Amino acid sequence: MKPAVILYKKLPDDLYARLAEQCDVTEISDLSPENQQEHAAVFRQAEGLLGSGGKVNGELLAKMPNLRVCSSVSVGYDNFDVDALNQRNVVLMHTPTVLTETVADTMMALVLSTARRVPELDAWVKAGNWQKSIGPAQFGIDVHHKTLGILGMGRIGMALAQRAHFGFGMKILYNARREHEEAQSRFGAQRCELEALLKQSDFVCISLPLTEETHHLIGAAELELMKPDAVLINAGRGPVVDEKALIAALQAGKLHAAGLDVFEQEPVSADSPLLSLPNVVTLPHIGSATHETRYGMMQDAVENLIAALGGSVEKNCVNPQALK
Ligand SMILES: NC(=O)C1=CN([C@@H]2O[C@H](COP(=O)(O)OP(=O)(O)OC[C@H]3O[C@@H](n4cnc5c(N)ncnc54)[C@H](OP(=O)(O)O)[C@@H]3O)[C@@H](O)[C@H]2O)C=CC1
Ligand SMILES: O=CC(=O)O
Repeated sequence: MKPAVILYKKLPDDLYARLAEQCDVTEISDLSPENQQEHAAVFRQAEGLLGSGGKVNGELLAKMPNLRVCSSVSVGYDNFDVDALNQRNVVLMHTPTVLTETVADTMMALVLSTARRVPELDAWVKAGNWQKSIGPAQFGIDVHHKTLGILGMGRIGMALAQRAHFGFGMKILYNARREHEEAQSRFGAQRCELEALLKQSDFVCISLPLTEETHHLIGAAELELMKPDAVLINAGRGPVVDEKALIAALQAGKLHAAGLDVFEQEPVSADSPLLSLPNVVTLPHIGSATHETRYGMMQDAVENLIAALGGSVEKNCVNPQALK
């Protein structure tokens, strides 16, 4: 008998067919309490869960006594209670690697668009304001040969460093819990304490996971340490930055700009002051959102689920020790 699986993300037809070949699939729109109630019998039976977004915690696990594998269409897994999964011997699969280069491209796009004020000046031209040669009021700041500080020198941090170092001649600083020798040998990257990185960097780029340690890692005191013409880029998770403190710093003119792909609350509220600050570039959490990469993530998630249900967790598993 095929294992029962709940799918809470729309898949392309070919990937759905691949999943259905191996599993007995029930498709739902999301993990909302309404869906949990309406499909309670399916939740009770399911051995696998595949999708993205929504909280997977002890409360949900209690409704899924047969669950063995969660497969997330994301690399970040802060929405999963990994301790609860471990206690229940449920393995968690995710999609690192396939999205790394695309997310680094997004971060570089935020670096360039904040520094050179691309969205702001695009809107200015389209509003008919370009009547004569532009002056200092429309100038930006250079990117090339500046200092880029990376918080979280993992897969995405490394791919960003590669672009910044080889493409833009930038000096690379990073803060991480351990030494990354490859970053030193390939990009001459220097590991430094958070305080030193914030004081020295022209661009501070966050590619950190959200954990208890990284929650509000960047608050008022940290923003105060940054150079007055520095730029903060966050493509890790919104709550790594204290958004109220960031808004206050931007409103007080303490930073050149901010580029944000992630927010404390997503979707960001329409009345957030961040949306009316001209020097803030906002994106709707699109780090990995290209056709090619999103397809690759879904394909990996399907294969990860099939492999893990079959007992194989060599690749892309967050907690292989949970496998009984
Ligand atoms: N905006 C978007 O669409 C996307 C966002 N993301 C986010 O990016 C994150 C990173 O992804 P990825 O690079 O693949 O993950 P990795 O695990 O490869 O990298 C994360 C890095 O952060 C370091 N780190 C963790 N905690 C701390 C800490 N307290 N202080 C300093 N460094 C720390 C890690 O360990 P160490 O310190 O040992 O080096 C590691 O080097 C994801 O978890 C996700 O939240 C990912 C994809 C898309
Ligand atoms: O935010 C996206 C992810 O893959 O994590």
